[in-house]
Amino acid sequence: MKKTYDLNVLKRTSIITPDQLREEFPMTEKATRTVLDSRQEIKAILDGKDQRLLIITGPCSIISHRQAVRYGELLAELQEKVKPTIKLVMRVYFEKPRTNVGFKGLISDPHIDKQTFDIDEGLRKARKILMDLNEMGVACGTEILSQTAAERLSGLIAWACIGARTTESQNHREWASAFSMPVGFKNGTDGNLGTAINALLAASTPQVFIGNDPFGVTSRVFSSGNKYCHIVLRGGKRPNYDPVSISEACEMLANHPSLLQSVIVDCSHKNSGKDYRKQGEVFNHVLIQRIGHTNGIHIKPNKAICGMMLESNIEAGKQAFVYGETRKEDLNPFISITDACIGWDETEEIILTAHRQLK
Ligand SMILES: O=C[C@H](O)[C@H](O)COP(=O)(O)O
Ligand SMILES: C=C(OP(=O)(O)O)C(=O)O
Repeated sequence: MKKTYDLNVLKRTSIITPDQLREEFPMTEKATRTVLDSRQEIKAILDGKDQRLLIITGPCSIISHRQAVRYGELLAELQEKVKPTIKLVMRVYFEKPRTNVGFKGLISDPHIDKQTFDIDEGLRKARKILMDLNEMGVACGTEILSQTAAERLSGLIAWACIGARTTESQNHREWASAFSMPVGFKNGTDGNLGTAINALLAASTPQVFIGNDPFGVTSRVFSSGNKYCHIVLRGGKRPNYDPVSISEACEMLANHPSLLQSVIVDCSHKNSGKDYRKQGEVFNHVLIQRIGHTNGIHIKPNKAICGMMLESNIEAGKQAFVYGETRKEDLNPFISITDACIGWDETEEIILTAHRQLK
C-alpha cells in the first residue's frame, strides 16, 4: 500500500523532556523567590493595587548567554534606583514568530547557522539563561510561541506574552488559560483589538486541551483559566498608543467587567513604525497619558495604562546579518539581529526620566 502520511517529513529526532531538563537545571531557592515575588508584583500592578509602572524592556531576541546576563546586570542595577515607582521585567525572548521565514530564535537554532537546529542545546541554553537571570533577581518575560518551550521553561517566567501573530490561535489561548504567570495578548498584526479581547475571554475560562505531562507523554490538560490575562497594544495598520486608541481599548474592555481593565503599550513594532529611534517618543507620549500632565498642562490621567514595553539592547540598532551566511562568531552579541533596538544608554535615560516624573 502506498504511504499516505509524512510525505514531507525528512526526519524526526526526539528532544529532551521537561522533567529531564528541569533535572539538569533544578530550581534554586533564590530563583523560586524571584519568580513568585515578581509574579505577585506584576499581578498587583495589573489589579491597580500597586501604583507602580510596569516596564518590560530587553532585546528583540536573545542571541547569547553573555548578552542576556550583561543586560540583566544593567537592569538589576537600574531596578534598585527606580524601585519606588517602576517594576522592571526583562524581555528574554527565545522564540521569534516570523512574518514569513528567518531566524526563529535561540531555541530553534542555538548555533545560528540555519543548519544544525540543535533544539536540545537551545532549550538548555534558554533554561540556563533564565536560571542565571532569576538567580540575579531579574524578573523574566518571554513570548510563548511553542508548547514545547512553555512546558520546559514556564516555571522561570514572571510574565508571558502571546504575540500578534498567535493571539487568534486557539492553542495559545488554551495554554495561557493554564499558565501560572500573567499573560499579555498583543492586538492582531492589522491592529484588530477584537482578536485580543476574544483571546482574553478564552484564556480566562477553564479549558480542556491536549498537552504533555512532565515526561513528555501526550495528555489531556484541565486548566482553571487565567485571571491575569491582559491586552498589549502594539499598533497595526496604524499606531494605537494615542489617547483615542487607548480609550477605545478601555471601552472594549469595559464591556467585559470580568476582564482586567488594564492596558500595556508596546512602544516598538507598529507603534514606532518599526523605527527604533521613535520608541522614546512613543514612551513619553504614553507616560503623559498615564500621569495626566506635562509642563504645567493638565489632562485626565489614564490609570488603565499600567505598563509599557521597549525593545532595547546593550548597543543600539541592528547589525548586518544574513541568516545562514553570517557566522555566529562574527556577530556582536550586544547588537540585535532581528528588530533594531534602542541602546542601553537611551533605555536608562528613558526609565530614569519616567521615575522622576512618576515621583
Ligand atoms: O519582534 C520581532 C519581529 O517584529 C517579528 O518577529 C517579525 O519579524 P519579521 O517581520 O522580520 O519576520
Ligand atoms: C514579535 C513581537 O511582537 P509582535 O507579536 O507584536 O509582532 C515581539 O515582541 O518580539
